[in-house]
Parts: sequence; structure tokens; C-alpha cells
Amino acid sequence: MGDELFPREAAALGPGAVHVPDWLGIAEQRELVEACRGWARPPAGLRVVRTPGGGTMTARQVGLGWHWFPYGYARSVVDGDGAPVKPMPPWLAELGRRAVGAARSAVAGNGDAYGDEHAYDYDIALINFYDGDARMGMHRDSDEKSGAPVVSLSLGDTCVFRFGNPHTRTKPYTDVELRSGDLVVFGGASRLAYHGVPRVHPGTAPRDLGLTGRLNITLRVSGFTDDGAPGASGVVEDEPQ
Ligand SMILES: O=C(O)CCC(=O)C(=O)O
Ligand SMILES: [Fe+2]
Repeated sequence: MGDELFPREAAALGPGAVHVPDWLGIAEQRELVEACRGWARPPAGLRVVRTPGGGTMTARQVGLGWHWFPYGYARSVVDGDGAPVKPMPPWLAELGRRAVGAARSAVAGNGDAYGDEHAYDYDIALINFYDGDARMGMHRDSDEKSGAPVVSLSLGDTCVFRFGNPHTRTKPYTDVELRSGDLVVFGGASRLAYHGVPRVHPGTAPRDLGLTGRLNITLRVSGFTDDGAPGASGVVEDEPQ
């Protein structure tokens, strides 16, 4: 909760894309931060992501369920310590389904974009850690085969989240402030919309959260079969530095 006179309201960021402010209470946020601390530890822990173009992503990352690397998925950290990726906890997959239900009821007219969330087996979590200088360039989440909505949870420092359209990484886009506990769900016609994080506001995390910096947990459905290792898509223009 901020210091607003009125609570921030849920708003559509595009067709099938919803921002739900203050979705997670402080206790749930704390539990997620604690869980992220565990996932960040090696092996298969938080790492610096290097892109094929020789760049370095400024947000550090760890995956659960499937390991994302530029640009594909694997069951082990093929571009790092080689360890098997940590499993996706069933409770986190359930949180993803609950988030879709919440986004559906938050903004009238968005429900049709989401399908039945009970059918979605969220089997990928990407956890991004941003310090004050980190950001993420405009990109699409396009390495999955499933069209299930993407669920994004924010913890810690406030950021500017830029949400655009599926056609171009430039305007039209909407900038929205994401604070600790906020939820964003994008599916339907916005599932492949460009989005990014142009800015983090250091020192804005809730004091009682116990986190310096910003964490983002992105939940996705892979659509991969268990042994069907997906090939890298090679979509180099999506490089999310
Ligand atoms: O940090 C965020 O809010 C966005 C993260 C993101 O877009 C991604 O991991 O693909
Ligand atoms: Fe993304």
C-alpha cells in the first residue's frame, strides 16, 4: 500500500493485459522473497545472462522448471554451471492459476482472453533480480509453445513497467508503476506484446519486506513435452538487455 488518498485501481494495459495493484499482502510477499533467496543459491542459482550478441543482461536471473537462456529452454543451466534446473514448486503453479482468476475478475471484459486457468500447468518460473541500475529492454516472451497467459509478480523496489503491443517494440505503449505486491497478467491478443522495465526506483521497497532491490517472478506455461527439448528460436532482435 502506498500513501495514496485513494487505492490504486486495476487497469487494462491492452487487450487481455491487466495490472492488479497490491495483489499480494506483505506476509505472502515475505514468503516469496524468502523462497527467492533459496532459489538464488547455487547450484543452478542466480546468474548473469549473456546474450549471443556479446551483451549482458543487467537483471540477474534464475529459472525454475525449465532454464531459459537466450533464446530457448533447457533442463539444465547450459550457459552456466551446467546443474539441473530447480523444480517448479506446485504451490507456485497454483499461485499462477489464482493470479489469472484474479486478473479476470479485476477488469471487466478481459476474461475471454484467458481461457480456463484450471487447465494451466505453470511449469516455468523466471526470477529476475534488479539492483538500482538494472533494467530490461523491450522484448516478447516468445520462446514458449503455449498461449497461456503470462503471470508477473513484483516484489521490493518500485519500477516503471512498459507494456506495448505485439507488432513493434516502440510506441504505442503504456508506462505503469509496478510496486511490491503488484500483479500483471498478459494473455490473449497481448500474449506476445513487447514489454520491458526501463527504470527501477532504488530504496522504494516496503521497509518491512527485508529486500534491497527488485524481484520479479514471471510464471509461464511451456507447452513442451517432458523430453521434448525445445530448440532455440534464434529471435535475436528480441534481445532483452
Ligand atoms: O521484471 C519484469 O517486470 C519483467 C520481466 C520480464 O519481462 C521477463 O522476465 O520476461
Ligand atoms: Fe518478459
